[in-house]
Order: sequence, then structure tokens, then C-alpha cells
Amino acid sequence: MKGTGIGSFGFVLINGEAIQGTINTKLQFNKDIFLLQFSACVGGCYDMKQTIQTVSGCPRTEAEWNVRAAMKNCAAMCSDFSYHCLITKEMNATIEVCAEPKYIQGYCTYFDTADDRIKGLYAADCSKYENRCPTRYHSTKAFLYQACYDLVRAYVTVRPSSTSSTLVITNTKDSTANPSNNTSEDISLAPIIIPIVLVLVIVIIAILILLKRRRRSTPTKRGKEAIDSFSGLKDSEEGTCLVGDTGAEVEEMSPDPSEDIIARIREEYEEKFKEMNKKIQLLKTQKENDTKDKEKLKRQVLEKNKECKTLNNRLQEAKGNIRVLCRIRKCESSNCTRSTKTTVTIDKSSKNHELPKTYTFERVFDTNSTQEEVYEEIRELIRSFLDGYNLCIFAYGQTGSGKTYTMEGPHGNDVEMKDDRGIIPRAMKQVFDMTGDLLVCGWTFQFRASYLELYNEEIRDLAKGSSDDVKHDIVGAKENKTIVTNIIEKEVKTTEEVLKFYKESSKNRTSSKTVRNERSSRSHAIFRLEMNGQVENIEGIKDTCSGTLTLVDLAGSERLDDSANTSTNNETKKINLSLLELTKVLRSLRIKEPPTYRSSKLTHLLKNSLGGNSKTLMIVNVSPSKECQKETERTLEFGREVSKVVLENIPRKNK
Ligand SMILES: Nc1ncnc2c1ncn2[C@@H]1O[C@H](COP(=O)(O)OP(=O)(O)OP(=O)(O)O)[C@@H](O)[C@H]1O
Repeated sequence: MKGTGIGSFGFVLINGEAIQGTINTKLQFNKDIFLLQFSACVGGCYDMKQTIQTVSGCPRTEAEWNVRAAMKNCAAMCSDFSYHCLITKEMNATIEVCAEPKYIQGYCTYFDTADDRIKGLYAADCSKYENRCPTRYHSTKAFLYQACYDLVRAYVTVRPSSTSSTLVITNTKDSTANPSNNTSEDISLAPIIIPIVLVLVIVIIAILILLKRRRRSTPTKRGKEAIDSFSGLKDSEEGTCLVGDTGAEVEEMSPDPSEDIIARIREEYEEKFKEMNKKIQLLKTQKENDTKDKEKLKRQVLEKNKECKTLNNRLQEAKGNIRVLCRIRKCESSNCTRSTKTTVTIDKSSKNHELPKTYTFERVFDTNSTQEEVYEEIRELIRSFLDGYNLCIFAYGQTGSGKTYTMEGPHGNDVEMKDDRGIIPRAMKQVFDMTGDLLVCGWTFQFRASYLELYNEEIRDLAKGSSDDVKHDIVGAKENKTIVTNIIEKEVKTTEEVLKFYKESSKNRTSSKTVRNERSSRSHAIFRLEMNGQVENIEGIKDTCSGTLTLVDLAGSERLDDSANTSTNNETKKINLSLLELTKVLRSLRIKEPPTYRSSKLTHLLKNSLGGNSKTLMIVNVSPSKECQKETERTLEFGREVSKVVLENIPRKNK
């Protein structure tokens, strides 16, 4: 035996609509040697309830799983939390998995005895993988497995058959590197390999524990168990950190299946959404006296709407409850960044022989990105607000990096329906269009808008403008919304009304000239839209739905010396202090310590949007200009920090 390698990859099969029958999945193996392991996730990773049950309860009895390893001469070692089978190429093995659920998920951990290339993988440069890991890969284990996956993927292809649910795993590795004439030797080595594998597993656990101690991060129980199931390792120590506390973490180890799942859920969602819209249009054209048909259509719309909600939530859970996107500002001057769809690379000075630094985000919008492209990425998330989740979108970045442009658009207060309008006017239109459509089937909605700014740690009600001489205090929270005293919460019924309110109020926002921006916003602007909806459902029972959409344009995050002007120094200090507190809160959420929200007004105000029943999206805005390089790096570091946050999944407030 020349060396011992270890790798793993996951696969996921989704049988779409055909839920009723049994799914028969055949796996054929013709690699040298595999440790096959089936674990977790009966019922689909995106169904939180079922995932919790299966991961924490481990109801993986032989009867439930009915896993039949139709293999001859197979050295099988089964543990009580997952199935392991050691398979060699010579066995020409085929495994049939029969299971009721919609999704089957399995993991195949692979050991290649004739390859030195994987040796020492666990001592690999983790930061290399960390940089490459999209937002939800920030876990010690996750990126180690990501590393394995990368290596294994290089010579294993997973090819789903177009006509049946058969996966054929073929060995595409260079045959000279693994001559077939030594396979009989592999078989005879099988009993030796098992102890080696076990030793290897122990070594991995030890390394992981060490790494975890250094990082001092804490996993969510479910996330940890999901990883354990994935790896087949159990360790009692705490320490790994996953982003997006959902069953989706398991898929995140192997990007392709996860992407695949997201694409399939989206496809299903879009299909249902289209069907619902068709029915809504039909309903709108129904004659007044056609009561019978109308009632039938109403019921169908309500049903479809429920299905859409479930699917959209699965989609958002799969993406993670806290997401970070990055946008690079348009720039005419020298550019220090390079970007792909998911990475930003900062080129360092060649004088100091510094290597370029790459940051990975779920999505990166380059200098040519349009407002529409940015909005398309978050359109589905806005739907979550209408489904009864608190949603917070905020723009973070250095002064002049394009935060206001992204949130509002380039026209200052003129936020009407122009092509380059930003997130706020687009979101308002989507919200009122979508709820307007649902009115035909009996839904009623009430919306209340408020617009506050935090300037020098003082809350101002922008809706009151200069006449606002009353003190505003945060007095706790009601129904998951932070309550602020003496503010205007205007009832709005249409897109036009809400945008008029926004436009009038934003005239009062505090701005001044800074080195980098003629009209720099010197305050955090927090626009909130509160929704309460009711409908009588199919069974005649009242169904309610409520949520708060918070859209935040943070003040510029530049360092003190960048602002130079002494009159703004105080402002800058306060801004930076509150941003620092925001970072601390996010860090606390990450390491599962209770955050001290009250240490700044900003975090106190955003309390209900940064934990618990909320979905959070941060857009880190950066300038690509060389002069801003240091600030750009700081911003990207911040974005990376946020992308490590784990949020609890608390049921939405839809009763
Ligand atoms: N993607 C873009 N395309 C075109 N122009 C842009 C883009 N991003 C920003 N700008 C322009 O750059 C200038 C500064 O942008 P903006 O005011 O949005 O920055 P900011 O981050 O909000 O700054 P501050 O924190 O100082 O308020 C504005 O004139 C804006 O119109």
C-alpha cells in the first residue's frame, strides 16, 4: 500500500412530485475501495421539522431505512447511527436503497489506498479553503470536507441517469496512477484497511478538536449533528460553526448537490407561483354573479399560496438565514479588485511581495452590475417578509462606496420608478403588487411605515423632520418589533403612498461633505414597513400573517483620519462605535454568547432583525479604487465575519 487517502462526497436525489411510491436508488461502484455510509436526512434536508427529527432522533433503523446492501463478500461494519460498508472494486457492488421519503441523501466516504496525493490533506492550508468557501462553509469541518470533496471530485464523476434514479459512480482517475492489476491486492488488504481507517478517523478528530479550541466557536446542535452524520465522526466537543442553522448545511459540504437542490426548489416554487398567478388573473376576470366558480378559484389560490410559502421558505433556509452579498462600485480610476460571480480578489502591492487576497461571498456584483441584477437576487427574500418573517436588509461599507445608491438609487429623494432605482422602491412595489393580488381571494393587509435615523447615537424621526424635538427611547419589543417612543408610524396602502412617505422623510436625513462623498450620509437610516395580514382560510378559520421589513442604509464605515474634517470627527467616532458594536453582536451570535444589543442604539434597534425569527441580508459595498484598498479590505473582512453567523430558526409568526 503506497499511501492512505480519504475523501468524501455527497449526493442527493430528489424525486420531485412522485412522493407516494418507494424510491429505488441503485448505486454502482467501480472505484478501488469505498467506505459507504448512509446517514441522516430521511425526509429531505429542507424540511426543518423532519431534519430535526432525523438528525437528533436518528430514527435510522433497518426497518425504516430498509437499506439493502446487495453485495457479495462485503466487509460491512454497521454502527447504530449510520450504515457503513466497506466495498472494493472487485465486488462490483450495487446497492439498492429503498425509502419512502421525498428526498434521499447519502454520503459516500471514499478511501483510496493507492494515492499519495490526498495524504496529509488534513494538515492542508485551511485558510486556502476558507477563502474559497462560500458564506455557509465557514466551519472547520466544513472546509476540511470541502477540501476532500475538491480532491475527490477531481476524479470521481456522479452521473445521474436521465431515465431513472440510478447514480453511476465511475472512476475517471488516470488508470496509470492506479493500475487495475493490483486490485486483487486491494481486496486482500481490506481487513488491514479497516483499522487504518479507524486510526485515521481518530487522528482527524484530534486535529478537529485542536482547531476548534483555537477558534473557540460553538456549533448549533443540529448543525453539529448534521456534520457528524455527514462525516460519520462523533465528538463531544463543541467548536465548529456553521452558517444557516438548517439541514442545508449537509448539502453545503458538497456544493454541486446543494446548488442542485436550490435550483430544484426554485423551479418548483416558480412553477407553483406561476400557477397561483394564473388563478389570480382568472379570479380577477370572473363575473360578479359567478359565485361558485369564484369560491373554487379562491380556495385554489389560497392553497397555492400556502405551497408557495412553504417552498420559498425552504429556498431561503437552503440559502441561509443570514446572507452576505458584495457589490463593487462603478469606478473610473485605478482598480484594485478582480472579481468573479462569487469572489473578490484584492491585488496587493508587488513591492512587498504580498499575495493577492480573495474573499468569497454567496454572490458578488461587479462594477458593471445593474440595480435590477442586484434586486433579482433578493426578490425571493422579500417574499419571506410577506410570508410572515422579519426581514432585514442592510448596506454596509465605506463612505462613497454606493450604499445609498444600492438601497435607494442615484436620485437622492427621487425614488420613483426609474430604471436605476434601488432596493427600497423596488421592494415597496413588489410588496404592494403581491399583496394587491391576494386581495381578490379575501386577504386583507395593513401596512405601517416609519423612517428613523440614528445620528450621534440619538434617534430622530425623519418623518417629523426639523420639528422633531422630542426624545425617542427604545422601550422593548412587541411582537418581535422594537418599539420606539413618539414616532410616526404612517398607515400606507399603495406603493405611491409609501414612496411619498419615504421621499418626504428622507429629505430630512443628515448628510455632509466628506473626502470621498459630496453628499455623505452621516447617519444610519432605518426604514421599516410593518405588515399585518388576515384571511379566512379554506376551513373557515382565520389565518393571520405579520412581519417587519427593515431596510437599513448604514453610515459610512471609514476610519477617522479619512474624514480629516474635525467637525465630522465626533460623528465619525460615533458611527464607528456603533458599527463596532454591530460587529460584536454578530460575533456573539456566531459564538453563541448572548449579544449585548443595548451597547449601542443601532444594535438595540435592530435587535429583532439580527437573531431569532429573522432573515438578514447584508450587502457589503466596496469601492474598487486603489486609494480605498485598506478600507475595502476592512469591509470585506467584516462581511466575512457576518457570513459566519448562525441564527436560530424560530417558527414564523404566521398563525
Ligand atoms: N454602482 C454605481 N453605479 C453608478 N454610480 C454609483 C454606483 N454606486 C455609487 N454610485 C455613485 O457614487 C456616489 C456615492 O455613492 P453613495 O452616496 O451611494 O455612497 P454611500 O456609500 O452611501 O456613501 P456615504 O456613506 O458617504 O453616504 C453617488 O454619486 C452615487 O450615485
